[in-house]
Amino acid sequence: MTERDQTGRPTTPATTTTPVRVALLGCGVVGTEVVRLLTTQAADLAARVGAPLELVGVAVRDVDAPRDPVVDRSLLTADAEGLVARADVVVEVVGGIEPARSLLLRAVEHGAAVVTANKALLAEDGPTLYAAADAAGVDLYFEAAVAGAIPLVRPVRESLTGDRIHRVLGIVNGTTNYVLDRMATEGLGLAEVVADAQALGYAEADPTADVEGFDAAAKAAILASLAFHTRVSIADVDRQGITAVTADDVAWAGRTGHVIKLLAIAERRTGADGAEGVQVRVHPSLVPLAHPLAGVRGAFNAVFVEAEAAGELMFYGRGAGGAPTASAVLGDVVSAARHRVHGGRGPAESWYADLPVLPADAARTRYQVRLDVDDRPGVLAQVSAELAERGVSIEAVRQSPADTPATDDGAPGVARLVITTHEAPEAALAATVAAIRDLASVREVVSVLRVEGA
Ligand SMILES: NC(=O)C1=CN([C@@H]2O[C@H](COP(=O)(O)OP(=O)(O)OC[C@H]3O[C@@H](n4cnc5c(N)ncnc54)[C@H](O)[C@@H]3O)[C@@H](O)[C@H]2O)C=CC1
Ligand SMILES: N[C@@H](CC=O)C(=O)O
Ligand code: NA
Repeated sequence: MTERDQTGRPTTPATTTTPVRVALLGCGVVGTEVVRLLTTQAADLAARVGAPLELVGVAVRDVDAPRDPVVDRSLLTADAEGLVARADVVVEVVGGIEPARSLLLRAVEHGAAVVTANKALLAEDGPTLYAAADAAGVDLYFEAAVAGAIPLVRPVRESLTGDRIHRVLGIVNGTTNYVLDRMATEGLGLAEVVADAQALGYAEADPTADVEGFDAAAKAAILASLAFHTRVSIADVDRQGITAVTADDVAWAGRTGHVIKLLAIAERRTGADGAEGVQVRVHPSLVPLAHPLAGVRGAFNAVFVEAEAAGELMFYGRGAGGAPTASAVLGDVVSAARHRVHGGRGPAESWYADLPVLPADAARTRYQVRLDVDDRPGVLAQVSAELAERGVSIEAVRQSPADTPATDDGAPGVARLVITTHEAPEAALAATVAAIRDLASVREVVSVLRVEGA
């Protein structure tokens, strides 16, 4: 007969009573939720691993700081270096480059498997961590580093490794999605909404990493490395954040049937020399309202992966927040701990394809250009001529009624033109915008946004 615990759930005895020792580095938003899951799910985790998971210490900066009661204060230590030397699995949720990198390297030197949520570190210096883990024969897992709770690293790294990925495209930063969503639905300004994202535990310690697109760029670099078996670092990513997105941009997006999303895109492209390469970019984009990405609200993330045989796959879920991120961390902890108990190893770094990383102007996409022009005959023809000269084809033009009327002394009024192009090379579009800006009849190029997902 199946044995049950006091809650009535079946109990599966662990295959060994020797615990797998887990050390936690950092006990902030994510770390606290990792402790909660380790504590509340202990019996299930032991059954899944085949041995109990014992939290042997929690390294913090300030042992006297107030903490959630779920954290056993007797486990707190300021000696992170000492802690990693007495663990089988080290979980790093401190963030930043140092001391996280040194601590993880020290952990693998001691033969511990490592689990990290630190996308900034992986995108800056992942190969050093991979090499150290490989030399020590230990696991390096990082599901939480990309798109929070959503299983995405594992599918790209393992499930799709028999296929050929062409493109990865999606929303990978919860904070900016939350901010853009509230700007669109409540007409709020960026700064006040960022403060709310911080309070909800979505933002990075320095939210500049979110709003300037560094966090999304780090995740894009990690995804590109995995998808294309090529080393891509954050420095390779063409990055633009959301700080230049105005309330006017958000309102116009709605008027033209779009919503603005910060997208990360990593794709195979043909370079100027005709050889295949990888292009990775992060930027605010206009997404048609009918597209599934337009319906991704709040701090949720969604990522499309396009692969040769699998076709299009969509991954959706909570991309930020303590508990969702802890879910991804614990999945990795169980995998690493299982290997401790039963043997085996997770995947190592794979960069055999070593594709060239192409510059930003290798990208091709559609654009929406908004400009204020003199409201008189012939201006649209002048603007169209500049586009045509550089091979940028127009998909649609919309002219709003002049909101600054002509004056009695003969000065023309101002009209707003909204031009949507067909797919065009980035370099051609940039040259066209520069030329349009120089036209005497053009008062201002108000905004240039890429259109994705049409
Ligand atoms: N919050 C989120 O939604 C997500 C966070 N992440 C990543 O998880 C990591 C942690 O993020 P959060 O928990 O949100 O940050 P947090 O700022 O809330 O927590 C980090 C903790 O580490 C502590 N710390 C700093 N230096 C330390 C040191 N030398 N030794 C020990 N502790 C130290 C800090 O005092 C703080 O309590 C970061 O790498 C972040 O990018 C990943 C996915 C989602
Ligand atoms: N700051 C990040 C946290 C998760 O990675 C985000 O907002 O997505
Ligand atoms: Na994830």
